[in-house]
Amino acid sequence: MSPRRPPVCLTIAGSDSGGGAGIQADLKAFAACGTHGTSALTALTAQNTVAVTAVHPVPGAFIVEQVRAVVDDLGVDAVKLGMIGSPATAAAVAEALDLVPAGVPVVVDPVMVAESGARLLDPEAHDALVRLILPRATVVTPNLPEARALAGDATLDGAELAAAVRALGPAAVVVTGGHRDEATDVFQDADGTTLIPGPRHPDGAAHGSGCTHASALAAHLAHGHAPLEAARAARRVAAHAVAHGLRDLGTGAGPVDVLDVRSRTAPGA
Ligand SMILES: Nc1ncnc2c1ncn2[C@@H]1O[C@H](COP(=O)(O)OP(=O)(O)O)[C@@H](O)[C@H]1O
Ligand SMILES: Cc1ncc(COP(=O)(O)OP(=O)(O)O)c(N)n1
Repeated sequence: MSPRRPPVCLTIAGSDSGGGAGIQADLKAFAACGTHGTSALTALTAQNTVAVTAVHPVPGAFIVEQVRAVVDDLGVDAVKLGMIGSPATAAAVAEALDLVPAGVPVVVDPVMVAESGARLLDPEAHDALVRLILPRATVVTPNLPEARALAGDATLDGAELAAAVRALGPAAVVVTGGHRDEATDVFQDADGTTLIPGPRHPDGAAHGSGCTHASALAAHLAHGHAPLEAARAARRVAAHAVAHGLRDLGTGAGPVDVLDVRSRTAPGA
C-alpha cells in the first residue's frame, strides 16, 4: 500500500535570510504539522536577528508564475500569505490567488513590522492590502499593533478590535497575543468571539512566531480542521516554537524553533 498523499500548503511570503521568519519559518511549520510546503517568494530580505538591511522585491509576474507552477502540478490544500511589501506586490498576489481553486482556505498574516523594528509594508501598500487581500482571507492573523493599524483605532482591544478587523472582509480573525502580558489569542468568526489562552514563555525566542502561527493554522485547515480548532492548534504550535526558540543565536531577538533542533541529531550520527 502506498503512503497517503500529505496535504500541500503554499506560502506566498518573503524570505528572511536569518531563517527566523518568512518562508523559512513557514516551511518548517508546514513540515512540523505534517504537510508538504511549497513557496512563492514575494521579496528577499537581507535580515538577521537585529535588523533588515535590504529588501529586494520579486517582480509581480514572477510571483504569479511561481504560484502557477506549484498549483498546476502539486495542487494546494491551504495558502498562507505573509510579507506583501508594496502595492505592486499586493496586486500580483491578488492575481496569483485567482489561480488557487475556489474553496481552498487562505490564511493572511498582515505583516507590517519585523520584531527588529524594520517596516515590511510600505505605508502606501496598506490600502491595497485591505482592498485586494483581506476580503479573500479565510482567517487573518494580525498581532495587536497590526490589528489596531488595520482597524484605524489604536485604543481598541478584545472582541471590539477583532470585529473591526473582521468588518474588512475576512471570514475569521485571530488577533495574536504575543504583544499582551497574557499571550492570549482572540479568535472571532460569525459565531462569536473565543479567547485562546495558553502559557507565556518569557525566556524563549519569538522572532518568527507570527509566521509560525499563521502557517500552523493553514496546515491544520489543510488537514480539514475547522478555523477555531486550527487557531487553537496554531497557538500551541507557536508557543512551543517560542519556548524552544534559539535565543543564543545572533545578538538580537532569536529565531523561534518549531522543530526543536537541539533535541535532534544528524541522521547517521
Ligand atoms: N512569549 C510567548 N509565549 C507563548 N506564546 C507566544 C509568545 N509570544 C508569542 N506567542 C504566540 O505566538 C503566536 C504569534 O504571536 P505574536 O507574537 O503576537 O505575533 P507576531 O510575531 O506577528 O508579533 C500567537 O499564538 C501568540 O500567542
Ligand atoms: C520576510 C519576513 N516576513 C515576515 C516577518 C515578520 O515575521 P513575524 O513572524 O511577525 O516575526 P517577527 O519578525 O515579528 O518576530 C519578517 N521579519 N520577515
